[in-house]
Amino acid sequence: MASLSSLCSSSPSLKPTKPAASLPKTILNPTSLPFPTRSTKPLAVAAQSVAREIAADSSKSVPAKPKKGLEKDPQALWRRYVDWLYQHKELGLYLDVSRIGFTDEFFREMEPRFQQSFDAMEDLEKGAIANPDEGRMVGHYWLRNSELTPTPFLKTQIESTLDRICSFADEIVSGKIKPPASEAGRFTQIMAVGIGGSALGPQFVAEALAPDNPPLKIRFIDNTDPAGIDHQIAQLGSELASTLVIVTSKSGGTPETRNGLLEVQKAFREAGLDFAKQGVAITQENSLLDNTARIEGWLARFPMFDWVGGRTSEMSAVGLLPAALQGIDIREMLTGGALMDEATRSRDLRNNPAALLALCWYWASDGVGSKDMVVLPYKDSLLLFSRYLQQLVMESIGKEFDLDGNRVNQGLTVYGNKGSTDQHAYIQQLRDGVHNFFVTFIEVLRDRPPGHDWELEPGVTCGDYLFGMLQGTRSALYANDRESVSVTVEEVTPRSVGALIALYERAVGLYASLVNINAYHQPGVEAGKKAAGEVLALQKRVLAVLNEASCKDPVEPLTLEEVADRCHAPEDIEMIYKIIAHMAANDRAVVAEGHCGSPHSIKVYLGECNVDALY
Ligand SMILES: O=P(O)(O)OC[C@H]1O[C@](O)(CO)[C@@H](O)[C@@H]1O
Repeated sequence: MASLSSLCSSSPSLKPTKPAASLPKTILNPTSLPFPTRSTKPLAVAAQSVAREIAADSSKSVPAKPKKGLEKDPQALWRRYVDWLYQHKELGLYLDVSRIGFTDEFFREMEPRFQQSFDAMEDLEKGAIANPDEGRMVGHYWLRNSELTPTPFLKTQIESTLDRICSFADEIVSGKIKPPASEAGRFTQIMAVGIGGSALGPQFVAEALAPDNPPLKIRFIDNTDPAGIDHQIAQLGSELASTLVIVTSKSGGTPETRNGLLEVQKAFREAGLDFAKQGVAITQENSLLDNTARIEGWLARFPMFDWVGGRTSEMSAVGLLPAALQGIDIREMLTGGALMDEATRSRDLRNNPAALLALCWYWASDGVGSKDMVVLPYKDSLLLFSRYLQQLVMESIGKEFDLDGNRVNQGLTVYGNKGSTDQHAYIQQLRDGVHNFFVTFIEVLRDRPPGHDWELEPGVTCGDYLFGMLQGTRSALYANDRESVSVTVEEVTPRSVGALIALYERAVGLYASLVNINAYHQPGVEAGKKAAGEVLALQKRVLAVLNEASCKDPVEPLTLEEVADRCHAPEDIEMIYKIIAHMAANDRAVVAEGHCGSPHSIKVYLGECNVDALY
């Protein structure tokens, strides 16, 4: 394979053997993706002070945060713990906010603002257009309780989709629906292709809940990294023949997902397998993916609803189908979500765990994201919870404008991995270093299934160590004025996982409403997608220019400046250099002569002329 250094060789002997005629014809349709424009007010002051200015408006005032240290007296702290402890008995879930230092005065001042957020949430659940930029309803709560839908049609859609998911999963697991060309006689593997909200929920749930030997094992293609895709496909080996491929994309046009699908289809072709008989699409009706699956006659298609966002889609077909295929009790997940939804509809702030979380986020990050949220689950199976929350929180809260069009640059940074592992990585900095975060501990009371525990030293189990590490870290951080929230569940079960997802979905919604932003769109991501499309469009122009010069007799090697001029893109010369370097590193028929350290000296041409492409 040619490397970047070979790009800069002065020897023409590096001429690639690949004929120019085989140059890629299309890479990605660079059509502009929708990027809603907004009316903006002049950027007169820095974002945070603007947020505070808005807050100075009496209806949205941000209570001043008193500059006093955290409570350290053990008796007073114990009283605070007991006073504020939230418990959901049926779910076996607890929320401890005592290690966040908000004052009674702050709580009183925030209370009326929460009442406004509860109003907005009630409207949302009744079917208001809660995503104004996209003109959409926001209905992920209905997935757990179809009685709440604003129309009987939506109720039927939810219920019939759930029934179809259950029966399809049963038929696959039982072998009633068989892969056409596998000796196994039934599907054994799932290859899930999707990205963002079309991958993170299923990944989190698989890691949290899949049994050790699930009926179908799941793996993911969640990127357009060719080596990563090759690795996933290679690991399937001959089991490709018994792999159910689930392609998930709400929009049905996400380039990374499309590429993953094309790569998997190629692997099927090469193995002599009929992809359509093993392919399942989860997408909006009439999307590009839906139409492809319908025309090609894929095994099954499941709907994604317009009113469910990608990052809140875990309890739609997106999450439920793969979960059911892995033998996870999806109705229990839905019950957990529904019970939590009920609890988080309470207008009593002290008894609403999502509101308490939003209150803590507001206090800890001054309502402007001034501190990051470090999520530390002390349970390996919850490893991906922080990654899941990263999208849920950051894609929802990280917004440039508020709902009134003011530039606010809101956000709440989320990162984390798991305890106690992270204690041997970055907790040193959390305890002693820059004070720019608060922690969310996730605690699981049950260490192991009953009957499996043993004492590895007198009176102490392995799980006791994990418990000790969590409690020790929480105390050590607090002693150094580092605040934390603790969420405790008794066990990691479909019910508790459903409840955790619902808890955070609601906390995000309430928090977004408090800071007056639209939690349900993602205009910033669209900007990146559009820019990527433009790079690939430029690459096609570069190839066309190089091809024309390479078809001359004699071949006309071009400087980067000449390529840029002929592409009518002199301002993009750096990008053109990167495009050429990338193609040269990938045996793409590009010959570049010159010196690596001085791009101006480089002359470029193609190894062979593609006459067809000239006309
Ligand atoms: O499901 P889709 O439409 O392929 O989108 C995948 C992800 O891409 C995003 O739109 C961001 O680009 C996420 O919000 C979404 O979850």
